[in-house]
Amino acid sequence: MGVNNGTVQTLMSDFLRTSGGVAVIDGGFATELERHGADLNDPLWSAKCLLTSTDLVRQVHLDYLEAGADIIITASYQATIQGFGSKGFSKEESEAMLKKSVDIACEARKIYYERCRNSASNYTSDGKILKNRPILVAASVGSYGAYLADGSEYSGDYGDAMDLEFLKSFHRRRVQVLAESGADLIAFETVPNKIEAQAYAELLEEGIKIPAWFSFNSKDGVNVVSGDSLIECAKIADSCPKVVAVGINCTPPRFISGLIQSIKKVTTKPILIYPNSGETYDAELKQWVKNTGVPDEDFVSYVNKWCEIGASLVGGCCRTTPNTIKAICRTLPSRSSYLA
Ligand code: MET
Ligand SMILES: [Zn+2]
Repeated sequence: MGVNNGTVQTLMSDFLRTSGGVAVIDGGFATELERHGADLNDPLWSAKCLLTSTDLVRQVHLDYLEAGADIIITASYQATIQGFGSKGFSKEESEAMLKKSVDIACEARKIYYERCRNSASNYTSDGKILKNRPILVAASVGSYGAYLADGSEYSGDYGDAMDLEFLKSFHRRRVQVLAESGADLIAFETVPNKIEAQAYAELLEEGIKIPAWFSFNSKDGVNVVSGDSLIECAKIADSCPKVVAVGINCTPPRFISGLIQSIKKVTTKPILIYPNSGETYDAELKQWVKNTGVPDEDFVSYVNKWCEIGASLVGGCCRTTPNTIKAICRTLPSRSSYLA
């Protein structure tokens, strides 16, 4: 693992201290697989590549490390035992696939460290960063809505009949397998509503041995996408001892400042931010469409402001690329000295 001697609760604060105060998360993962030609039009989305293109998955992790990311997020966002099951895989095979998503990210980290050792300088002539530094592997857990593959991770609407126990049993085994797989932490990403945050918080108390972050998404800059209060969602994360960072992902950049201000009101845990490019996802067309509202210029120009008001982990989500991550590293003053 990338950071030694830490306990579950101090993993993130230790990591941030050694990373110079602000750490960089990777960028869009599925986006990058697609840019390399992968066809993700499948209920498993990016996790389909765990079946068909493990070399590409490893390569994308490496590309993000070489762009300067300190935290890489596994390809398990839409990998579920239920989803693999509907493709005919047994429970054992499905669990092995979850474990494989973490193994591939750990392999990429190992290859990266070898490249750092063999490199005479921290920067290559073609702009890659090869600086030996602590790197965390975050095992991605996408929401139940992501498994449904109908865009409901952007509506957070699971219907009135949804209950907490259903969500806990949906995620339980997957979270257990990922927690035992060698990942440093679990990244609960794109959490669309309060009930799912509650389900995750309760699952973490069932003997899960690694820490986690909770990352919500918003489409109005005030609430999470379901309309539940972000403040209440962040409070759930705050009161869970295993949660080591709370924040926002896959949300247009223009909403981020306000959302950081809200989260700050209810937690002193590190705040993470990895917005999308500002386009919105059309679930029916299965494509991203440019937003017609307020333009989101290149969000890299906002990154220092977000850090000033309280973010300490920054990266990108859908439609961002290794170039976005490189640009984030260049714009953060603390990064230049850290990577020098
Ligand atoms: N880590 C995931 C990815 O970048 C998050 C997706 S959000 C819909 O593909
Ligand atoms: Zn995203």
